[in-house]
Amino acid sequence: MTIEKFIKEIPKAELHLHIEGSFQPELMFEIAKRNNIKIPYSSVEELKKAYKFSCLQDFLDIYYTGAGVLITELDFYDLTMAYFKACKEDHVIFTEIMFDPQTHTKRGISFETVINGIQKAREDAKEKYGIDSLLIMSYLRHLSEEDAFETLQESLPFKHLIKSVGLDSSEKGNPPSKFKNVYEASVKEGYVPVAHAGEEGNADYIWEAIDILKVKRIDHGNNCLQDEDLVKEINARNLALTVCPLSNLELRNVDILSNHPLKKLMNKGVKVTVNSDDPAYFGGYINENFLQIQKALNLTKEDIVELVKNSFQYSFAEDDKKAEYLKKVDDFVLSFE
Ligand SMILES: Nc1ncnc2[nH]cnc12
Ligand SMILES: [Zn+2]
Repeated sequence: MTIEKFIKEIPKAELHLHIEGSFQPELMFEIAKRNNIKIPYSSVEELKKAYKFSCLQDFLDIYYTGAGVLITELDFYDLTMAYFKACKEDHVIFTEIMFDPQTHTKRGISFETVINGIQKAREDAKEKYGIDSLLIMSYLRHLSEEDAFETLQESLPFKHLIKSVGLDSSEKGNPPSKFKNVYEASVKEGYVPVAHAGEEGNADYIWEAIDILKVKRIDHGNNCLQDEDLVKEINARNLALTVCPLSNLELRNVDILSNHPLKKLMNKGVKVTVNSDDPAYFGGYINENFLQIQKALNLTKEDIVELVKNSFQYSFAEDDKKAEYLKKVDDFVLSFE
């Protein structure tokens, strides 16, 4: 069997996915229409043409505009169900979904509307597709820590539905240390801390994420390669990176995929996972990320199995579920020997 077929069909987990970044232009137009909202593009094609980014901020500007058409619980449900459908096609059996409450609460949409729509889709996806999931509530780092505290407060009635807190949006100029207190409070509430760090920001931001926010996993983290001691520390603390190859390419953090640091990180013993980040904007879901990075770096079948197993191993699923998922991977691999 070809490596492409192997990649497509192996059971997978996704650990770095922004639900707002899975918003496909076609669905965006449909939802805008039913909500009577005008988007500043005349057609799906024109919108897609705007998806050319020179940096993270370029992308974020369009991403927040797109999310602006999401108003009702049904909108969040449809958005999330569309992602689960793509998961089914890509053989994703477990996913950790990030959502940005402030992207919506700042526009007057209630926290409850957002989470109820997403939660209903999680339940239906489990029933319809057998896909397990959990939620990571991400604070927007371009806003203040006080703002993040408000979001933490709003989340508390829904605490049982949320596993983890994250940190995303504009990295440069918004270091992890800005959110020290709200992370401490979030951990006290039982949330597991993760954060985007070292995507555009340098190694210092990753040091802050691990030392000050005490993250249990690092989102992106590519720039740890700037600092040998940091790489050693990441390995010593057994922290995995959620790497997003097509995102790094589209946001110009690498010039071409053959220069992507994924294999270098693996060779240094770093626990790497492959993810799609914002698949509607960066040209593909998780399988497309695996397919393109495999080709660009000439990854072997063994590399693919290691990456896939890392995603389950370093997920926040319960231990018995992890064992069950890993067995599915082993069974799949054996069936193709
Ligand atoms: N790649 C990314 N980096 C930071 N914030 C984001 N929000 C959505 N995608 C993001
Ligand atoms: Zn991200």
